[in-house]
Amino acid sequence: MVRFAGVGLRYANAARPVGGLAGDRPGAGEPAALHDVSFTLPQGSFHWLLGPSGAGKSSVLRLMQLSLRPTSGSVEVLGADLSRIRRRDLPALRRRIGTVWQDFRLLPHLPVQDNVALPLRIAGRAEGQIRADVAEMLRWAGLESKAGQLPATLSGGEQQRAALARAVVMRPALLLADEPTGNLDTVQARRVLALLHEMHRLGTTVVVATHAEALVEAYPAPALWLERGRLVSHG
Ligand SMILES: Nc1ncnc2c1ncn2[C@@H]1O[C@H](COP(=O)(O)OP(=O)(O)OP(=O)(O)O)[C@@H](O)[C@H]1O
Repeated sequence: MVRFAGVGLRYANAARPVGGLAGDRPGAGEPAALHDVSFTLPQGSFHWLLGPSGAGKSSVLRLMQLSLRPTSGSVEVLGADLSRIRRRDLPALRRRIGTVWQDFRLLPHLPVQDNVALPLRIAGRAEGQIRADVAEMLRWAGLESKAGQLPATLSGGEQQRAALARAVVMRPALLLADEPTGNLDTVQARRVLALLHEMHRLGTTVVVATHAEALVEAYPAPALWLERGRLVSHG
């Protein structure tokens, strides 16, 4: 479950990450990126996050991803209130959140299989388990034949599916996607969307920020619509 209550965000202040040092001053004079945003996303729901460029979609996702703190109001993610969470509890909470971005963000020097394995290695899983989980994720993403290749040798759609496999290999409860199909053609975009939907069907809470109206029409789901940092419709 994700709950925003009266959330405001000013970047000069919010540049202080969650778990950062206390005592930073609010960014007086900085225009607010979000104003009084309130909504609740039930566990297991799928939501589009829509709105024009600069409306605040990425900012909402960064708050959900625990990369930023709100300047005002409260953000609750998977049962944890960001203003109360202890720094030492953050890594465990972050492991329950998967994210994909428009630009994939795969590590270029690692083969696909090692990119997908990365969250498992960071979490200290046994190598035998890592091999099994990575093989399963690569099958799921249709990338078995690309396991040993470097990201640069994959198509954009394949790279995004590898990024998605990496994002879900820890079985996150919350999956966030920031314009995940922005660099893909229609066929590849639909393939990525189908995988996001499958995660939703498996019980993951999914939030997808996009400008791709055709995809939104193809996959009708509730939407959060932002304009100039305000939530103008939810439903
Ligand atoms: N790191 C930052 N520092 C200062 N201001 C920022 C930063 N990131 C975003 N902003 C500002 O916050 C506002 C919301 O930006 P955000 O990136 O959340 O919008 P968006 O809806 O995701 O836009 P787009 O669709 O173009 O990605 C904008 O006015 C933007 O200029």
